[in-house]
Amino acid sequence: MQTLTQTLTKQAVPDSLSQLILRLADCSKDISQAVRHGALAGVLGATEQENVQGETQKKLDVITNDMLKDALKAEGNVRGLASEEEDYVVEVNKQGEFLVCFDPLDGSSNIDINSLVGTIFSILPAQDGELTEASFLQNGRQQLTAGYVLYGPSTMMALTTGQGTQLYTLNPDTNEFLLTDEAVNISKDTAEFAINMSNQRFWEAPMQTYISELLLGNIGPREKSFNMRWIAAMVGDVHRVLCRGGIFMYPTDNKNPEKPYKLRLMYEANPMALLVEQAGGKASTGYGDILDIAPEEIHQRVAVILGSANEVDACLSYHGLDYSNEPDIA
Ligand SMILES: O=P(O)(O)OC[C@H]1O[C@](O)(COP(=O)(O)O)[C@@H](O)[C@@H]1O
Ligand SMILES: [Mg+2]
Ligand SMILES: [Mg+2]
Repeated sequence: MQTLTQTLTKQAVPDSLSQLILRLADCSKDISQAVRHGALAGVLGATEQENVQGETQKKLDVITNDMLKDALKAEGNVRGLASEEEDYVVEVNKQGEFLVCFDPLDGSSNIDINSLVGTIFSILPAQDGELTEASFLQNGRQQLTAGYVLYGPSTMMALTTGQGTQLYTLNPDTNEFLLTDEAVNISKDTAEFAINMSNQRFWEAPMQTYISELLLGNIGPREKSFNMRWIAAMVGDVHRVLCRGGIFMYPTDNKNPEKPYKLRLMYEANPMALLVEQAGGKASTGYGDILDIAPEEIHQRVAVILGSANEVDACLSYHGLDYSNEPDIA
């Protein structure tokens, strides 16, 4: 089986970018070890701190954030980084060619129940001049690389450098990522959806109608029965979509009018959208492609509807084709 290094060479990924990807991969191996030790290492539970988004940080959120920061500082070619767990963007190296955005530990509510968590990352080109938040505000199509590492029964990495989406599995005997799916292909159709149903009453009308028709199954207008899954870690739900198709949604809701969206654009939605598009799927907010959003701030949140192309289209058909209807509730 091909190693990650061999695949990047085969794809003719420039050396500097390959080095950075390999550095992130190495760091994820250390994170995998930290996660695996769980209660033995005293890393479960919450800290007394909140991040800039008002969320209580888990100990592992902080530990994994520090591990990634240290790895990227050691890399030498990173201009700056932005993380879910950092209030502001962090300058790393004035000569660096790349910007890295990451969610060091996605699904942190799963940590204490020994369930799926992962790391999500996105690499953007650095601009000349001073590093500011604006340096990062590039749309998702500018991403040079996007990926995640899933710390599950096996540790797996999904990666795209714009040449399809590949899956790698960490060989625990050699500590090497080996290519286990060289061209992920998300099935166009699916009978599986993922959404947090407890938010149903807070959704907009198109999503209410779409989901209620899925729930009617073969006796409803879709004339097909659907299954439902919810891992409560985007990284786990998107991984399932890459492996066997499906539609994953975290739509707009009015549960908390000040926070109509949950998922973060720069280090959750954008990297996942690129992985999904590169695997033949679609990724939308309901009113336009996620990858076309012009970001306004580093911790911006967006609605997410992604996965099997025909099912995403079916969902979008309930939203109407007139994108000017987009709700002004940001
Ligand atoms: O609490 P809910 O509604 O199940 O939300 C789950 C969602 O929140 C997230 O866990 C947010 O990520 P973090 O754990 O990095 O904050 C997503 O991964 C997941 O899809
Ligand atoms: Mg997350
Ligand atoms: Mg997180």
